[in-house]
Amino acid sequence: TRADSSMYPPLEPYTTGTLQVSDVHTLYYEISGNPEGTPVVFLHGGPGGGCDAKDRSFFNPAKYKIILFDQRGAGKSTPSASLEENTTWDLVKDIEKVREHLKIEKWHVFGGSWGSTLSLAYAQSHPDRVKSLVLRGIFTLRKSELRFFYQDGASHLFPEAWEDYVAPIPESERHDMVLAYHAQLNSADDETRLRAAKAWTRWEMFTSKLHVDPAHVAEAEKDDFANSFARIENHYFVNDGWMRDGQLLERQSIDKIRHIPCVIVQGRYDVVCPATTAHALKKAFPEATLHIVPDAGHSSREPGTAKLLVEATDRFSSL
Ligand SMILES: CNCC(=O)c1nnc(C(C)(C)C)o1
Repeated sequence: TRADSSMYPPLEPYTTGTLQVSDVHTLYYEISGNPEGTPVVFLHGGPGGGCDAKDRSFFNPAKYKIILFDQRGAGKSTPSASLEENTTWDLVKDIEKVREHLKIEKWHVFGGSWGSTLSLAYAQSHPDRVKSLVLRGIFTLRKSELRFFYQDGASHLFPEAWEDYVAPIPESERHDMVLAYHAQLNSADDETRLRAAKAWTRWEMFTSKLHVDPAHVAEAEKDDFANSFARIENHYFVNDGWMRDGQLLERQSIDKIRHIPCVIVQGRYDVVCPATTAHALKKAFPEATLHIVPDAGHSSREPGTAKLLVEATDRFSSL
């Protein structure tokens, strides 16, 4: 089966807009589906990944008012790839600004990968504003998670792609890949920055699906996408997301959201955000429903993953 077979048909927004959220940043947002429907906000991954038109199709357009927005520096939000005033907690505040701007009292929250990180950070900060949580490919930005994907873990499963990922980095700096990439992604030299951005992004795109998807990998060749995705991801990682290690999984954090209906969908063979973090989230948050998809990697578009995500949003649409 294809992911598309369980997702809703392609959909165009009925309105789009921009919202200035700081002296520096203006966010792009769009709304699709039913203007009178139950509102849901989609939080994209990366960070820095931006929204994709297909992301609208996880929701029944007859039931949901579907809100997508590009986080600071991502997608159509401006200035592109800007790291200024760009932190987890700025984004949590932005979600509230978008909610207030759209005159929404309470909404469903849907996020995968970094979008699951941000969904947890937002729900723990504003639990009274969250109707439900649908989370995929759980990422909480712990040092162990970053180490596995960017230093020593996924490298053992994708040795050929790993060679391309380390290629731009001098041998003497390869003991700390995230830091070494930070130097190149913030180089004064455009060529150095772009070469590093594409190598960083290729690594993630090549490893995101159980079966390597050339179209997905080709995304890394788009200069603007690679630049935003790599620079913003790396910026968040060198700063540990401005969180204590494991903060989103702490008892005091999880207790704020245990009353919220929550479905977690995790690929068994997700090498970007391995299942160990989804398992830790389920142990801390036993009321949540956890699905481990036996034949899926990281991507939301893996057939088994897309099917369970749509089943979850269908179920929550009546809340
Ligand atoms: C550690 N970052 C994983 C993540 O959030 C992510 N992986 N792919 C994406 C996009 C689908 C947005 C490209 O986001």
